Amino acid sequence: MKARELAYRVLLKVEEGGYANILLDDYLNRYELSSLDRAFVTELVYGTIKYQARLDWFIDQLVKKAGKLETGPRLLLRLAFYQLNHMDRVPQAAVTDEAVKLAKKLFHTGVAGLINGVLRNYLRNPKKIKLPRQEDDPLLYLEVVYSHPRWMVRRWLDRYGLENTIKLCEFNNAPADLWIRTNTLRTIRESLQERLIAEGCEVAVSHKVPEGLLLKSAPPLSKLSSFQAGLFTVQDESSMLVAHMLKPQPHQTVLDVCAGPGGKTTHLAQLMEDKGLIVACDVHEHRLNLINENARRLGITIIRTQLQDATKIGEIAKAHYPLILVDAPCSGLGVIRRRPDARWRKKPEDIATLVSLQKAILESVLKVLAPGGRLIYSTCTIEPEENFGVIEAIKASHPELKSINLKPYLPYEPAGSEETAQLEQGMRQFLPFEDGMDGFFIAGLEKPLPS
Ligand SMILES: C[S@@+](CC[C@H](N)C(=O)[O-])C[C@H]1O[C@@H](n2cnc3c(N)ncnc32)[C@H](O)[C@@H]1O
Repeated sequence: MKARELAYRVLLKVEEGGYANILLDDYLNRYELSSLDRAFVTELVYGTIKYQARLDWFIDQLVKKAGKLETGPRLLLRLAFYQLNHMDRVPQAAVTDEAVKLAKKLFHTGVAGLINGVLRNYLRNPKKIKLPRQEDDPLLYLEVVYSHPRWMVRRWLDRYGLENTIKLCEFNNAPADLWIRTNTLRTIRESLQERLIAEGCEVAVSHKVPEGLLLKSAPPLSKLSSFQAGLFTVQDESSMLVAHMLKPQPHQTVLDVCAGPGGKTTHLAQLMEDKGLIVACDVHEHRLNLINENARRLGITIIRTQLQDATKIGEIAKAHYPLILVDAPCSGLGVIRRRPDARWRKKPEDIATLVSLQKAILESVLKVLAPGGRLIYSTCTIEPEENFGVIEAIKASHPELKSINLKPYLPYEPAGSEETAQLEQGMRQFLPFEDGMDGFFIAGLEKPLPS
């Protein structure tokens, strides 16, 4: 199958509800393509999904009765407009010819004629199509030009203003950085860096987390001998802060209630020098399997996985834990750049449902937090209801809880008084447009000893 048809078939499956990354991997593994074509298909799929609203703007201006356009022809047009507007290196004639050929193969000649007409009409005078202007309608401008759902940009516009919302959307549309965490049980960051450079990677060190390295370019990770030897794992820089905030010591016992696939669990194990015990729970068996796989590859032995709904743990667990991590299920609006289809999958009503779940998890887990124990709550979202809102509600229903001053746990010097103030109050919201990293939230609570 040729590259464009493969991209089209993946997009069709995504429209039917599939996950873009899983489908893309699956199709790329099934069909033999050159590395250039693999890269081309990947960019076509991710770019077309990401810029969907902007591409639809062009289609809706150019197609009469665009509302009646069926999914297949619309996808072919989205693919063509993505190449025309976002991929300079693809010649215009090739875009049109290939789209028409594919339409003939997949549909009847009427569709091929429509696609031919729309693309040629556009190419005669591309400037004819005007994008919405900031000054006329800021919301429509954000929605179309930066291709985000309206409800999402409305929230951000109200909260952060136009300039920061634009920065946030630009961050979401840019390629995601590839961060890795040194497996300090097997090596040190400097040695790993040297080895990665010898393996053909371009590497920079994190100034925020002592184990973090940024891979600016790299061969496929699974091919690297350093990966096979379990010398590192992939984890974003902001996620690497979480385990530091809990700061477990060797020989302690830690409960990690939403642990799959184990990014933070294995980091906790590293900080504990693989001594002690981590009880790692999740509601999904396959997520527990991923924790075990990751632990095996990294040579970690202290993790005990347990299939457990965190909202029920307070009723059944007998033990009390001195350290608990709740890396809660959340809307993920801080990590949109990592999943091109995520923005279209989320719905505004998801937030209230997630808030209820987050509160239920915390309520339950607090029952097994030992007196004097510390709990870290984290999410990869920037929505205040799921972050400050959840913590404030829990503190209101448990007035005995104290916020932890997080500043001493931060592995880098805070950037300024605003960051210091948040940390001292025990809640830190990382924002892409301020912190240059994925959106992330970390809060710390302590259950005092009985007086
Ligand atoms: C943000 S992810 C955790 C990521 C993980 N801590 C890491 O660093 O790799 C949230 C996890 O919570 C799990 N989850 C969702 N609802 C849950 C529940 N009621 N009880 C326990 N786990 C739950 C999901 O399956 C998912 O694996």
